Amino acid sequence: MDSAHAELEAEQEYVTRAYSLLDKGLADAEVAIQNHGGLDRLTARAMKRAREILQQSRGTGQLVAGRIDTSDSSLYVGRRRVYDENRDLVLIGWHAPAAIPFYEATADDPGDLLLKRVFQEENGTVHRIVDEIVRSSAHAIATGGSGSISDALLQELERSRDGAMREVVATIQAEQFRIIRADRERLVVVQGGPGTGKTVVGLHRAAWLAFNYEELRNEGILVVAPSRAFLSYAAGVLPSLEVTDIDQVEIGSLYPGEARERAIEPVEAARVKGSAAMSEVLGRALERRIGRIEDDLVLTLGIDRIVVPADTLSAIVADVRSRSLPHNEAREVLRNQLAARAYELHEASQRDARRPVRTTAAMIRRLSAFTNALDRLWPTYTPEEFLRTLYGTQTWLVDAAAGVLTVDERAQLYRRPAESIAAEPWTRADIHVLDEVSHLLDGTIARYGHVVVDEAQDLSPMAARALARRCPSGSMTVLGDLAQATGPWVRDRWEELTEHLTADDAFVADLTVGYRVPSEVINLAGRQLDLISPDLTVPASVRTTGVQPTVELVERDALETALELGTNLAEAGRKTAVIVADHAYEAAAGLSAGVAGDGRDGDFSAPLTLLPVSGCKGLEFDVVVLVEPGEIVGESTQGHRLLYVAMTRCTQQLYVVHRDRLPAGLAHLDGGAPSSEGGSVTTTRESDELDGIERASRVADLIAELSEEDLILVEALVQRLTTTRDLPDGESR
Ligand SMILES: Nc1ncnc2c1ncn2[C@@H]1O[C@H](COP(=O)(O)OP(=O)(O)OP(=O)(O)O)[C@@H](O)[C@H]1O
Repeated sequence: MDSAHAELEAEQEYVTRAYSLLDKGLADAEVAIQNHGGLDRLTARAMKRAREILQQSRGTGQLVAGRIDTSDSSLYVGRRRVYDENRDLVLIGWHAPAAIPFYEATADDPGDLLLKRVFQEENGTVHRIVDEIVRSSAHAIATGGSGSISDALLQELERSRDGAMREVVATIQAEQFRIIRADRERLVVVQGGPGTGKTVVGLHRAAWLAFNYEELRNEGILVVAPSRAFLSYAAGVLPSLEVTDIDQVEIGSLYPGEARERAIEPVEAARVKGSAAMSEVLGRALERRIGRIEDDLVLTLGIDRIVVPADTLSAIVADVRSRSLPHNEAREVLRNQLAARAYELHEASQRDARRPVRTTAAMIRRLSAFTNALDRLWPTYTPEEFLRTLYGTQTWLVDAAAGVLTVDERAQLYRRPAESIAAEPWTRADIHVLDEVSHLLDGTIARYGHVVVDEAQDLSPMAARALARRCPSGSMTVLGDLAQATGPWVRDRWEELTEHLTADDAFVADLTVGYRVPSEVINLAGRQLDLISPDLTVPASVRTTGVQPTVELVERDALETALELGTNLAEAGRKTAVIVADHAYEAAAGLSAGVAGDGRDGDFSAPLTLLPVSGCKGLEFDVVVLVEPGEIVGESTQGHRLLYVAMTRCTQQLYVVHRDRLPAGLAHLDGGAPSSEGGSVTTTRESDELDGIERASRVADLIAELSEEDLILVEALVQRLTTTRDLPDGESR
């Protein structure tokens, strides 16, 4: 306990009372639910759900965030509302308008606040109190209160990670809070470097919107995560904020059909499938399959025949087409119109021939000749059948892609129609294509009033379209970092993505302060950023640890050393991840079975987790042990971006273990001589200011990256510069 604060005991009492009122309120509500007699099935289900919500909303961690005093009120702000026996508020929710000053007032601009007090409390025990704004000096002297925002925040950031993201209601920063409650009508892009709190902002914004806008609650809010692992890491935050009815889904599971991502494909194919042009190809492909009329439609009824002439068929099809309905709905309209017309023709001809009418429109619809004709005119497909057939039918593909894709692009889609095509696993890009096909066919889809999407820098235009379909209002929160794009889609500007999400202008908000990564590590990672995009700068870290990243050169297998190191760190109580190149993952998983959790599945319960580099985005650990960064850089065209992401996952310390040469950006640390024990440790000497030697080593890094052709160019350039320098004074070039 922080005995320095004179009011700690009184505040502890207040917090204890808030907890017991909350527990009593929840217990009463549960009894009321249990005693609710005579339930039909629907009500019983609703009651069960209500009970689940109640149980989750107790939450763990911190309930009381702090307190704000003005001259005429004193309000306690909490993760959720708590009432006393008289229904008076003991805690206001952090999302209430009255709580805004708690987040936006500062010591320099306190507004009406006389006191802003932040608590560090866990499960009912107040560990520390920080008075960030104290305007009555008498009060300050009486309480001994002093401190700054960073005190409360820094303490929170120092906390050891446990593999799950937590709410940060007590320490949300003003720049974050302004985004959390930004205009809900617009599409808001939150751009920020690693660890600047984008996920935190996105999740708290979802909760804030749900609390403050009933219509959004009714329309629904959807949070989209980039992977299963990420989903399981962040999924607990919203329930602990008292919102349990926001849908959270991994982007690959948006597609409502059965297909799931099971394979990875070459970047070239993913780029074609993910491009906006693909939607045009699909629309045209479907269009080409309908309304093919070769002949009159002839239906036989015993001795009578019904003939629907080809031009009548064309007129009906043209009418149905003009209604722009989803494919399957249009087929139903066609089916009814066609049967009705066939019946009219039958009735007229029977009347003329003075013969009895032998059928009805309903009976005509059931004739197999009618159904066969309908299938030719307007075929039915499942999305999977449609896409497999399209990929496997050269002529159809050529027709649909003409003028939209180049021949090479089209070739990326074509699969030889061998038997195996039916068994070929779907890729992530296929899943988004299937979603579009499903929409073209059915047009039914779950829609939401607001969508929050994380790690959005990696979205393809087709994935963006899948999200836009689910959010017709365009009210979205898009979180990401252009520098962390590691897939087929790398962009310089957010507009290149947002144009597929909304027709309106997007608002781009920047987060510039880094909360996760200590300055020692972010400075080293900054060398990767220089290689990715020299125009971007790393976030300004709020923390230094005094511990430089450690690079260990080993003679034996780097993975074995890394696992040993990881195990020791984990045993010492530090949540640790060992990150390896993707291609090395399977072998590493075999070696680490029983020692480390499989991070791909979102299993972060073990103290040590093994992760492939492509699966670590968005996650964080106390310590990261990076294995063979050269392999990470070498296995992908986005290697430096992947390395940048991997290097920025730790809150405390970064280790690099390698036997092979270090890649650019780390090559200046490639000097450690291996010892007979298997390794020696080279500690980096990063400083904010690059001295001359370091700058020279960066040039060396860049030269190491050059291809032979580029080298020749550079040599020519250098030669030219030296000769130019030798020119006699006054002589022009
Ligand atoms: N206001 C805050 N108070 C306490 N902790 C915070 C705050 N903002 C961010 N953090 C912490 O900083 C860490 C990084 O936050 P977050 O994961 O949201 O960053 P990010 O920008 O999404 O990172 P990345 O680019 O790696 O996905 C998390 O542990 C988060 O809880």
